[in-house]
Amino acid sequence: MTCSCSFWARVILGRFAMQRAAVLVRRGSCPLASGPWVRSHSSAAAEASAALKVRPERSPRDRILTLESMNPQVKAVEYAVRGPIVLKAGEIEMELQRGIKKPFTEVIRANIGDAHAMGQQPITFLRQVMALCTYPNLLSSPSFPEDAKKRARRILQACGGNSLGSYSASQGVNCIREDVAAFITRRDGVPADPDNIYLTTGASDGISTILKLLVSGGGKSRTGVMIPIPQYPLYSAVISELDAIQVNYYLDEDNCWALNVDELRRAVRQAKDHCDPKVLCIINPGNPTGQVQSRKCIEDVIHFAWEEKLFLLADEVYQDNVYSSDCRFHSFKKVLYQMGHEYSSNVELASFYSTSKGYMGECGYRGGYMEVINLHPEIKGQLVKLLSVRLCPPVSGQAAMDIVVNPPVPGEESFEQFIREKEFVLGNLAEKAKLTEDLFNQVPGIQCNPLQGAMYAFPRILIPAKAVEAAQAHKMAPDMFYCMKLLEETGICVVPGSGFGQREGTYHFRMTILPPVEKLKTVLHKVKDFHLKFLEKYA
Ligand SMILES: Cc1ncc(COP(=O)(O)O)c(C=O)c1O
Repeated sequence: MTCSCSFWARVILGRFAMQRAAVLVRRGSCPLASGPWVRSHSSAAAEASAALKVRPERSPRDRILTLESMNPQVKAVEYAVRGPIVLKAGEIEMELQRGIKKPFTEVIRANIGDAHAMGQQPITFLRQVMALCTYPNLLSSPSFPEDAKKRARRILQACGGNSLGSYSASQGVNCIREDVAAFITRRDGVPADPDNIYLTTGASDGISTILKLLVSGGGKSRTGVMIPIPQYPLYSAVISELDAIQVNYYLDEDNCWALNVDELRRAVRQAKDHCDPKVLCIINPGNPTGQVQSRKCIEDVIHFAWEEKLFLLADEVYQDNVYSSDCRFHSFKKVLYQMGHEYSSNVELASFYSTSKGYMGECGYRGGYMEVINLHPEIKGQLVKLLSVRLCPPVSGQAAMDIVVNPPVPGEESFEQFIREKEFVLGNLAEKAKLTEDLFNQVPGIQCNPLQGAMYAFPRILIPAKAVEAAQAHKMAPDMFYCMKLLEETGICVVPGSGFGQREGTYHFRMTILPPVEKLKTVLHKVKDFHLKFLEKYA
């Protein structure tokens, strides 16, 4: 058996594939061991290992990086939204592709808030500006509206070298930070300073960066980070990674998942026994719980943070996604300033927004920003230093963020189409939120709070005692067992409530409302049929 791993093979396969090929050559199973690549086995192996300086393969026992030796903080990280259930969904999809028969023909990924993956069409204006920024030769094309060209020219001029392909300042492109500040000023009626704006790689990056700055101390002085339960698992994951102390405060399911300040007081009081509670995270509108906080509640939370000297993190990525007519989004920044100087000059706040959610759903661009209030000037220096280690957030994501905060205005050529598309998406989501709530609440053993905002339903499900026993026998959490069965029997992929946290003895799952209306109806009916059969089976 012979194999030639020549220059061209190296080019085609790339370095890592070549390393793999060299290993296979040594084992005598190289996939290139036929056709034009054929030469002598030993010369190929020698050439491959000389070219790549491949070290002899270590036995697993000798490996430096093992589950035992790896960073325990990373090992402790869990992220349910892409956890075991999603891996299983991937396996099932492969099986379907191989023609293996199932009681369904496709896997419906209702596990993650990715609107475009569920078929949502991009906002035309956003993509026109992105196309122009990406390929500036199009600026001379008559197919693009003048307002899109104007935005693109401005963004490009602000980018070093007139190209999205160059690095930007670590804090983000100046004119985009100015546009973000102008957007916040318009939104809140309170001035925003571009110097307080940091463009980020999605909101996730901003949240983990600021937490990195906040966590310190050891033993009882270790930083406690207060998070809602149920929470978006980015928070628990970053807390694990940083070896901070997670301090749970429970949202009130019986009261539409409201945030109750007495519960914050209980949580902080108990936490003080074993850590130093320093940070309070709020998700508004809530993920996975879909509640929209009242202005009064935000005021109470700010007052609590001021009293307890807590740094506030306001995750406002769903600020455009409010569906109930009796709810309105209020930013923490706005309420903070409306509460007067004592608060606005003292409470430390970081708030987050993103291109990923809202009506645009552009999560692939990884655009986001964070606004900081009352951050110590020396800490701002530390923050820029930390950001500069990673150079800058993607410049294309920054450009996408710019278009979100600087959309067409009345009188501009693209305005009407933009508003039509935006309202279509948000109207459609509102319809689906109501549909989901109504349908779930018709099913015995399922109870769903109103979906006031965000993109998810988080219904409470009855899991009979016999099913809990069956789950234990499979070493699974009961709601994981339920969701696995749902996936295996219907192809619908949702995330167990245990991945977000829930009160002991209660069970939930999170499902997005993103599939198109007719598909969503099918999904909801399938969940209903599955649930009734499940109750019957384990009665
Ligand atoms: C509450 C919340 N915060 C932050 C994020 C992260 O979003 P991004 O894509 O902007 O990183 C998500 C994503 O689903 C989210 O639901």
